[in-house]
Amino acid sequence: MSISVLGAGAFGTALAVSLAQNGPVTLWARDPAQAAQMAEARMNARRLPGVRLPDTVTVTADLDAAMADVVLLAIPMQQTAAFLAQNTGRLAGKALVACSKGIDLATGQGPTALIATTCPGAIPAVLTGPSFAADIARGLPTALTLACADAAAGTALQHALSTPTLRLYRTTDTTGAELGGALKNVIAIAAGVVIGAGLGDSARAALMTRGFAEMTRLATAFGAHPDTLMGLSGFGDLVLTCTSAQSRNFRFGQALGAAGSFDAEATIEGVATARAATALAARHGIDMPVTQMVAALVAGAITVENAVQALLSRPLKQE
Ligand SMILES: NC(=O)C1=CN([C@@H]2O[C@H](COP(=O)(O)OP(=O)(O)OC[C@H]3O[C@@H](n4cnc5c(N)ncnc54)[C@H](OP(=O)(O)O)[C@@H]3O)[C@@H](O)[C@H]2O)C=CC1
Ligand SMILES: O=C(CO)COP(=O)(O)O
Repeated sequence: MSISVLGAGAFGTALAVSLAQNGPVTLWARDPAQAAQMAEARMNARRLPGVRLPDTVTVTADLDAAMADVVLLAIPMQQTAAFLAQNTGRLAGKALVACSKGIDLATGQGPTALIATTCPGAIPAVLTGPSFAADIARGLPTALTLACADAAAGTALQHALSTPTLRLYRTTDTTGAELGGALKNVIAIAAGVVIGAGLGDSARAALMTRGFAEMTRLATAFGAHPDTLMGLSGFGDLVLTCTSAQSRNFRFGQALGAAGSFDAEATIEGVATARAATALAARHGIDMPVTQMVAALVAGAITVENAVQALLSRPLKQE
C-alpha cells in the first residue's frame, strides 16, 4: 500500500518520519517554497527543527503527486472541511486517515463524518492518541489508536501504519476515538489555567477527573463506547496533554491562567473545540461545566477567578 501524508506541520512531518521506517512516504506541503526548502535541507526547520527527513520521505507541493492508497490528513481540524471539499475528486476511493483532533465548528462533525459526507467511496479512519510530534519523530516508543468503522480495512491500516516504534491498537468506534482526542484538548486548556493561576496539582487532578466524566458523557450520548474513552485516545491522551508542558493546549491555558500572552500562530485545537462542544452539549442537554467555562474563558466572557468560583459553587452532587 502506498502512503502519503497531507500537511507538513509538526505532526504530519513526524508521522512521515516514523512511517519511512517501513518504506517510501510522500509528504505534501501546501507552500511550494516550504516544500522545496524541506526537500533541500532534509528538515522541517519551521515546525520540527532538528529532525532529519529520511531518504525514503519525498516532499512535494504537487497534490496529485501526493495521492496514494492510504492518505493521512494532518491539517488542522477547522481547515479540514474546506480542504476535503476542494479535493473530493482526488480523494475519492482512498483510505483517508484523519490525524487532527477537533470538532468542525460549522457542522459539529468530527473528521470521519466530514470525510463520509464529502468524499463518497473513501474509507474514513482516525489516527489518534497520546503522542507529541517530537517524540514520534525521535523514534521514542508511542502507542496510538487506529479507528475505522470497517473492521477489515481498519486491520489493514493498523498493519500498514504501525512501525517499529509506533504501535497501533485498533477499534471500530470512530466516534469515541475522535471525540476523546478532541475533548481532551479542552480539558488540557483548563488544566493549564489551573497551573498558570497557581491553583495547585490537587485542583488539576480534580479537573482532569471531572473533565473526563464530561468527555465520556458527551461521547457516549453520540454512541461512543465507554471503553474507547478509557483507552489511548481518551484517558491516555488526557493524561499526557494535561500534564506535559510539551502540549500547546496546556501551555495556552497556562498563559491564560497567568494573564500572559501566547503565540497567536500556534495550532491550539481546544479553542474551537470548546465552542463546538459547548454548542453540541447545549443542543443535546448534556452537562459539561468545565468545557463551558473554557469556552467562556477563551472568548474573554469570564475571568479565571469567576470561572473557578462558578465551578466550585455548583450544587453538591453524587459522584
Ligand atoms: N503536534 C503534535 O504533537 C500533534 C498534533 N496533532 C494534531 O495534528 C493536527 C495538526 O497539528 P500540527 O501538525 O501540530 O500543526 P502545525 O501548526 O505544526 O502545522 C499545521 C500544518 O497544517 C497546514 N495547513 C493549515 N491549513 C491548511 C490548509 N487549509 N490546507 C493545507 N494545509 C494546511 C500548515 O501549513 P502552513 O505551514 O503552510 O501554514 C501546517 O503545515 C492538529 O489537529 C493537532 O491536534 C495530533 C497529535 C500530536
Ligand atoms: O495531541 C497532542 C498530544 O497527543 C498534542 O497536543 P497539543 O496540540 O496540545 O500540543
